Amino acid sequence: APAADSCSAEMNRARIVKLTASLVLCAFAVFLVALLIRAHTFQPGSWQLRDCLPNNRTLAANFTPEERDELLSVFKGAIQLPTVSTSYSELNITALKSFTDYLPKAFPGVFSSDLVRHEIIANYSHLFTVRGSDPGLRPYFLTAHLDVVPVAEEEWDFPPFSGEESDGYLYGRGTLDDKQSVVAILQGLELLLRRGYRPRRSFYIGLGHDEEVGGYNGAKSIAAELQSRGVKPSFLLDEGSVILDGIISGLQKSAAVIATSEKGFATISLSVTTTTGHASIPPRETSIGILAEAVSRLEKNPMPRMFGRGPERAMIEHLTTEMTFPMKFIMANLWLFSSSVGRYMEQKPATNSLVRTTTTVTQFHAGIKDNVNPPSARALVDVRLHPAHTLKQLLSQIDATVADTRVKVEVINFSPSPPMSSYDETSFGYQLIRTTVVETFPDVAVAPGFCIGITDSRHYQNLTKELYRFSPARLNQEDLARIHGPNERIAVKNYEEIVQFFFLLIQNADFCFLSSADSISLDM
Ligand SMILES: N[C@@H](Cc1ccccc1)C(=O)O
Ligand SMILES: CCCCCC(=O)O
Ligand SMILES: [Zn+2]
Ligand SMILES: [Zn+2]
Repeated sequence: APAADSCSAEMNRARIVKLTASLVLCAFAVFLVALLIRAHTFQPGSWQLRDCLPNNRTLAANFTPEERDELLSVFKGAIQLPTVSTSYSELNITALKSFTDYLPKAFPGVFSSDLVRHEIIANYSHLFTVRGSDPGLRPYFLTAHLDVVPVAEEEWDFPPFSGEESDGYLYGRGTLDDKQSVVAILQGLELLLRRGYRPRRSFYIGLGHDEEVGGYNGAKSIAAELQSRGVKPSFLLDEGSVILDGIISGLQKSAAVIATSEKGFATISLSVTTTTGHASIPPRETSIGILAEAVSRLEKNPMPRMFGRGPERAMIEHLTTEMTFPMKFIMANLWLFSSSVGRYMEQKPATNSLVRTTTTVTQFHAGIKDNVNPPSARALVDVRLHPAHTLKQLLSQIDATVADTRVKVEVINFSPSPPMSSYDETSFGYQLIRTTVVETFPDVAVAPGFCIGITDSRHYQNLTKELYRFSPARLNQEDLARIHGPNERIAVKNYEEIVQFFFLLIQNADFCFLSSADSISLDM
């Protein structure tokens, strides 16, 4: 009997295990089907339901062959002026002055129009006020910067300020960052005025001369000037994001990412002070050795992944509908997969910058002589904070990673990530830019996102909260390294498209309305 009892108990146990296993499998299958249905039916929020409706605009962006030659040579002329910013106090003043002299020659229609007022701000920046015929429409603000970063000439295939053309590309420092915007904005206006077009909505054009060293004289002065005049633009469009070709895996189209925010920025100093002495009697550890180890720990221990906690979530949600499986399945279920997506994206430097705060040790100064023990060592760390990462969290993370009280940690400067701008159906600026992107580039998907670089737009937060960072330059993975790097270049065709973009944007701003089932409302 006991044997029979134990046998039936065994059978019961086996039956329970089998039942549990099939229940778990069943639940898992249902769960999987639910994920698949969500992926298949996933629609981002209602923000895409309404469109800007351009109406009775008369001018299509068709330029004559002569105009296309002209706009290219005007752009080349701007590239050939080496407006390099090296540091706050090291600017190429000669080139900045030449740039000022160049503008009226390049854009005679703009400078002779009675609709346009040109002012020089902070010696080398420029502010254009374009008066619209309908003062009831709120103005907007287009901005860009005319300065560029230095070059390592030996790394270039063509001289970086030559404006050489090769294989349909124009090579030069500033072709992507950011002279393409500076020249295309003015060129778009020039071609409109030449056709007798009169803008209805006033707008401002601000061209900063020191963005690459913080914009503390250029953009900051333009912002102060506009604020003193009580100017409240409905939105601002600056550089900062682009059209990404093939960079986001699983995406069937190129993605025009309109950045509604940008990372925060900090310069952190790490320093160690010891004493000098004869190098023949070295201490066990010098200030250089102590700091080098701390820096190495910082490099080997990246900041925590924060993917999905900032504006990048909206970007992915907007792009999910354009993705192929399995990416579509994963991105439509970020609530479940965000940490694995973060692990996937951190593999490439460009997408890693979207996932976390990045720290780059950019300078290391130490030692006074080859036979003297180094009295101090100092490293500067360029930090780009993820929008969801606070300075307080960053500093405690750095302290924990450096983990050496001999290393002094100081914040040299800090600029927080600006609040996210709107991108829903009530967002005039976003919808205007999105509509113009789709008109100029019918093949691209559009999404909000954030800029991994820091832009002049942060100086204009007192004028408007609606700050958008986007230039319609088409970049693939390889092109990202050209920004601030060697062989910066833009396809001639793409530059023409950027002129078309601004040519259309100015008109759309005049004739574009936010529509909804119930009413047409004029953006005031
Ligand atoms: N815009 C440049 C230069 C810059 C850095 C930091 C602050 C302001 C400007 C960058 O993002 O690197
Ligand atoms: C294209 C991104 C630009 C970021 C700001 C700058 O480097 O000018
Ligand atoms: Zn720039
Ligand atoms: Zn730059």
